[in-house]
Amino acid sequence: MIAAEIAGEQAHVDQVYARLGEATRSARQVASEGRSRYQSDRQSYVREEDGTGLYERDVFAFQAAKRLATLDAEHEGLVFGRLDRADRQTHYIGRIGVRDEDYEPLVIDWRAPAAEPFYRATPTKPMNVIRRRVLRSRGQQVIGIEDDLLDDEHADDTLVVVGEGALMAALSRARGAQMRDIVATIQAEQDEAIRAPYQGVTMITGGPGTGKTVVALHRAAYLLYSNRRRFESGGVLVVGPSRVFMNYIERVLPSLGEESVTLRPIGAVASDVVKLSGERTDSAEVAGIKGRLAMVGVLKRVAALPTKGAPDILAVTIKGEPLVLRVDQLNRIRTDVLSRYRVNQGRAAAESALLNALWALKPAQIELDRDQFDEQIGSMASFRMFCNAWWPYLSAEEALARLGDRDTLRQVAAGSLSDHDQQLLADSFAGGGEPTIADGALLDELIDRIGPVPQTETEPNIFLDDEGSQVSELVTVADRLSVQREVDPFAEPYQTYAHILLDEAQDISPMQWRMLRRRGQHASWTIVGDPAQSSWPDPDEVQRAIQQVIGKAPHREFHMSTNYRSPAEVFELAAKVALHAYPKADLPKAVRSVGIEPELRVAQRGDDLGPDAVRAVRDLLTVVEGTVGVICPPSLLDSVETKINSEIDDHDLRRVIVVTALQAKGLEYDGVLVVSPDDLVSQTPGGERVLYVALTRPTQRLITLDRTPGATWRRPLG
Ligand SMILES: Nc1ncnc2c1ncn2[C@@H]1O[C@H](COP(=O)(O)OP(=O)(O)OP(=O)(O)O)[C@@H](O)[C@H]1O
Repeated sequence: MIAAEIAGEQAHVDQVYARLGEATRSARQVASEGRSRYQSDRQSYVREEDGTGLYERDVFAFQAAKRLATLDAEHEGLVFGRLDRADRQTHYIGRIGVRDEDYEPLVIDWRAPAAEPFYRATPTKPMNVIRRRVLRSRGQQVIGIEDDLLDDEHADDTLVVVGEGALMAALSRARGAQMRDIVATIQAEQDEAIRAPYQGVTMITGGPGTGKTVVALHRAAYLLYSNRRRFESGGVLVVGPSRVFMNYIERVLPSLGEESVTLRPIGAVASDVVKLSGERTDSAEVAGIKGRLAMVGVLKRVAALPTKGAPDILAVTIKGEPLVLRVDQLNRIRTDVLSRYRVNQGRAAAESALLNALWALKPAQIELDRDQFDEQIGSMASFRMFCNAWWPYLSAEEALARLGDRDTLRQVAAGSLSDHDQQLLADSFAGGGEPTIADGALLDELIDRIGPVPQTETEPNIFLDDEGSQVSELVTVADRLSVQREVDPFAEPYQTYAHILLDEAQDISPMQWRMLRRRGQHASWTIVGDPAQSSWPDPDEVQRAIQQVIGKAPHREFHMSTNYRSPAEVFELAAKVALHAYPKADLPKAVRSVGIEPELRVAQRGDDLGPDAVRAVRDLLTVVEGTVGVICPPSLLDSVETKINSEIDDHDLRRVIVVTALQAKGLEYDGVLVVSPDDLVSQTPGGERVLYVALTRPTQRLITLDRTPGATWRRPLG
């Protein structure tokens, strides 16, 4: 019976692929026949959607075929769903929409309104659907069917129902290194968040494993589908906690046929204005200081400091008369210009303020009008050299590096940061090196404060050839000294977006929020998070920061209530830790049980966890098919990783990942070993909340490894 059903579905799937092949060929042919067909009487090009019926059809199918080409090779089938409706119509649902030659839909895009019942219909509210069918495919081959009967009253004998439910089948499958789309099994509460209107702020909350990330990514695809013009031209930015996380999720959008979304780890959001890899981390304590709002004042003051060793006197001679500006006057000019301009935008204003002050000193007997005076002084080498040294362009990196000097830091941070914090901060900058994740937001703040260093272009030196003595008077010394030309220092340097989708929002520092808001001044937002997983000392402070971002914007909240990742046995244990750490924790219900309790192991030798860690990894490798994550406290990461690398053979090692709990944020592994939970708790300000993150990573099996049987973290377990 199943074979006959599969064969029936295969016939339809074959028809879809055949149609796509045909459409691609015919659209290519149309294109190669020349552009004349696309032109209207007025010789202007017709927009695609205004074309003739024939052309429109071809374009439609051609676009579908083009999008098909971008779909992930590993995707689980272009056509994945079928609805049998009470009115006897059948709709097929797929990753993209495809129509036949008569413009009738062969497949409906999953994001189209007609596909909504596929995700929302239930037996109590069947939405005119009798049977919902999920097709499982490998490439173009249908290999399985899972049905839900939603309305048995209207079902008749011809409607066969097979399978045990697509969701459970999907959840039990082993996980690979990358997240997969869930387009065939989106659940009703998830679908509501995906299809929510784009305006204002959409919050997606819920505990670990409830699909917040994957739902947010489907929402990005939905926004592009439902408002392609707005979001493709305005841009959609997806921000996650780390580069590892971005690599983990990067296939989801292409598998839905969408490639035009920018993905950035939070540490590299500012890479549109400064050079950043977004990989280097600070200690949690230093990151905490760098993330605080107190840094706004510190940076403002450090940016306004004059350059060390800048000249404190300007002396020029005009027609034999010396004109001199001294330090007080220079400082007054500086303060006045800085009250009106950013440092890097104030250079021209500073020069004209200097000329004003010099003009005021000009003795009456010098007969020059103001234009002549400005021209003569402005082209003097001494004046230009003074300006370069007194008002140099300041880069954000130079300004930040000033904080590495303890005295400078004391000067700008007194009253804002404690001595202890100043010391930590100064030490972190004194070492140099590439910017850390937290530095990204500080550099961004500085650029906002001082403006970017104007890009410079070298002027073509047409007058400076060796033979050019006859034109030498055309080339002033100032020209020689300054062959650079400013390129609009007032243009906003930031890349802005029409929609920003932010994951793991509970870990975004107030300084990072400021950085994100610069890129989304007119954007709508999707904000995803769970305060119980926050790694900040005070998760409520972060919630307040989110409220500030929302401000008065219209906002809606969607709450995800089911944990699709953790086995019920594992989540029961994790939930006790969560409640102890954060009594307000939003605990989802785990849908899947594997019948195996987590194992709480104790090392044979508490001072060396390596051998037991290797043993636990071997055990996990034999019981799970997919990945094994080893989550370590920072102090043990290197030693455990070295031990595992040397003892586990290369073939198995490919399935093993050794990370800290913070690096594991948002990720999942089939088997997880949490090494020394007590150390993990004591080594991060998020404490037990970060342990909760670690304990909720496995999809199948969990082992914990303690130094002693009386480990503190176990107390809430009873
Ligand atoms: N409707 C669904 N069908 C199939 N799999 C799903 C569904 N919803 C979620 N999942 C799976 O559940 C797992 C957890 O999803 P996801 O990582 O998005 O959760 P999360 O809420 O962001 O978790 P965390 O807060 O722990 O980062 C993923 O493997 C995801 O593919």
